[in-house]
Amino acid sequence: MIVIYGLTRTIPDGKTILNHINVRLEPGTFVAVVGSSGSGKSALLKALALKEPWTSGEYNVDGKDIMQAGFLAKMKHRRKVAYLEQRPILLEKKSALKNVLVGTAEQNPLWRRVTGIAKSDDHMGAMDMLEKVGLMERSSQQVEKMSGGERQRIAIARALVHGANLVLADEPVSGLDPHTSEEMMQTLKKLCHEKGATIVAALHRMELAEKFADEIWGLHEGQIVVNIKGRRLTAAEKLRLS
Ligand SMILES: Nc1ncnc2c1ncn2[C@@H]1O[C@H](COP(=O)(O)OP(=O)(O)OP(=O)(O)O)[C@@H](O)[C@H]1O
Repeated sequence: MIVIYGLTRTIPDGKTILNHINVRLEPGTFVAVVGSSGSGKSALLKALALKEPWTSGEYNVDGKDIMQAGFLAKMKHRRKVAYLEQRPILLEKKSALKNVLVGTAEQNPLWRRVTGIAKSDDHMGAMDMLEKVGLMERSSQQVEKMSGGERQRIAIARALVHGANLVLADEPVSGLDPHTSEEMMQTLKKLCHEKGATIVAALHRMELAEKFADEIWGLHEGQIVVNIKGRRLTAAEKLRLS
């Protein structure tokens, strides 16, 4: 369980782009972050991924504030967190499977690499994840021939195979047609509920958040002004967030 308290980020020109954010991230939850352009969605995701500095705040992981912890504890947490850009960087000439597997061998102990046991385990794990994201049949396809949505799903599968249990996805449906967007949202929801991953996705389209997410955080000028679970947004809330 991750509990964030008082997350604030002030940039050098003095503007506060994240203002006293308090949120709780339960395992297996799919959270949608909505808000108008410039409200701070990407800034929040990057702060949660520890990719950008915090001015103040507590970041509690299972009861320990990792902002106060040493470098190693931060590194350990970072390994379990994946931040996915809108256009993930993939190895264009390689297959979907190779892209999911990239770097996994180095994570295994030497004896497993030498005996080849790790290789077959990794292979099965990667295929299992490609099935979860609906790409098993396309595992041998070169990624340069794949669509934006498929590329996003490969990046998500790769993050989860590498042990991420918190995935921060910045606009995972940007540039996708309505049907593919719904498929992507369905995939994210399934990964949370079946694999126990926690996914936080920044979304422009509020109706997708309402249809698929377990929780919706609404941002306005760097503050969480809406935090709801198990219900749709009211007309007044939508107005405030648009
Ligand atoms: N590293 C930075 N340095 C300076 N200003 C920043 C930085 N990151 C974000 N900002 C500013 O913080 C505000 C929030 O930006 P952010 O990109 O998080 O918004 P957003 O809600 O993701 O917008 P969009 O939906 O358009 O992607 C904006 O005013 C932006 O200009």
